[in-house]
Amino acid sequence: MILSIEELSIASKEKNIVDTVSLSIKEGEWFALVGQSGSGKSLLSQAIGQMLSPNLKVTGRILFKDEDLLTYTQKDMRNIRGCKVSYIFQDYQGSFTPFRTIGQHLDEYQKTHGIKDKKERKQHTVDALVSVGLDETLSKRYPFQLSGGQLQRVSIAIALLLSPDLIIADEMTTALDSVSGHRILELLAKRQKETGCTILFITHDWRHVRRYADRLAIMKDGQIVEKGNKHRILDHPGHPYTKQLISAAPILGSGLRSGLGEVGHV
Ligand SMILES: Nc1ncnc2c1ncn2[C@@H]1O[C@H](COP(=O)(O)OP(=O)(O)OP(=O)(O)O)[C@@H](O)[C@H]1O
Repeated sequence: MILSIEELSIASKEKNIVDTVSLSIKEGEWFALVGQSGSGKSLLSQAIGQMLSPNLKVTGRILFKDEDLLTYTQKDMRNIRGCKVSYIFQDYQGSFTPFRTIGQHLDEYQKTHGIKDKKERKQHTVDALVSVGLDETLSKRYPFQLSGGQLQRVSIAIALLLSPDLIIADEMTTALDSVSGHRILELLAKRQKETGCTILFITHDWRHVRRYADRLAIMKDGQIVEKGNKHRILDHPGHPYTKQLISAAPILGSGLRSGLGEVGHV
């Protein structure tokens, strides 16, 4: 297992938001985390990178390659984030500084992670943009001069820049139209095949679960109610809440089984 979350709880002063959650993610798999809004999916993913607000208290263990990330200092975590574990967020606009070009973003990211040679950074920047299907000339543009789909491609390029082992994608296509979202996920799947990275994918969209996930977990009210292989869960959901979610997803509720061809994905 590349990541094992053991009895993780996240609490505010008022209440336990994530409640003794345990799950394991295998190296190289696409693991989906699905569930109700407010069930704690984003907080759980933020806990992995120690990115929670200071008002939240975390207990449990987050074993990444057998080391407990919760025991790491902020300095240790800065070396892990981006390098070994990287994030792609729904709010891609907020991930970019408006007055910096795309090239400067990629350059800065590499500098922060200790790549000193300017020529090497420039080459990495070109390679990274090309790897996500963008023309290298886009590096001279400012974020507002790119479409949402292009910016999310840049986010993928940045997330993969330092060859992380784990990518955490939190509702990364929500802000895109469905065609752009589909292209972005196809790109992520292609890059995963090429790099072998592991993906923790947070989504509300069962079409994406069906198309990309290997295994998944379903969260409700801060707890995991069911987890397992995609085909098992989609074809034979065990928990009433999973059944309810699946039957509410029109494309799955209509009786289409997990292994059959995609319909109306875009
Ligand atoms: N810093 C915080 N302090 C207190 N409560 C918080 C804090 N951050 C988030 N919450 C609450 O924790 C709960 C879980 O939030 P989280 O963002 O993890 O949900 P989610 O499952 O990702 O939802 P969605 O699918 O809508 O993004 C929510 O009720 C949210 O309001």
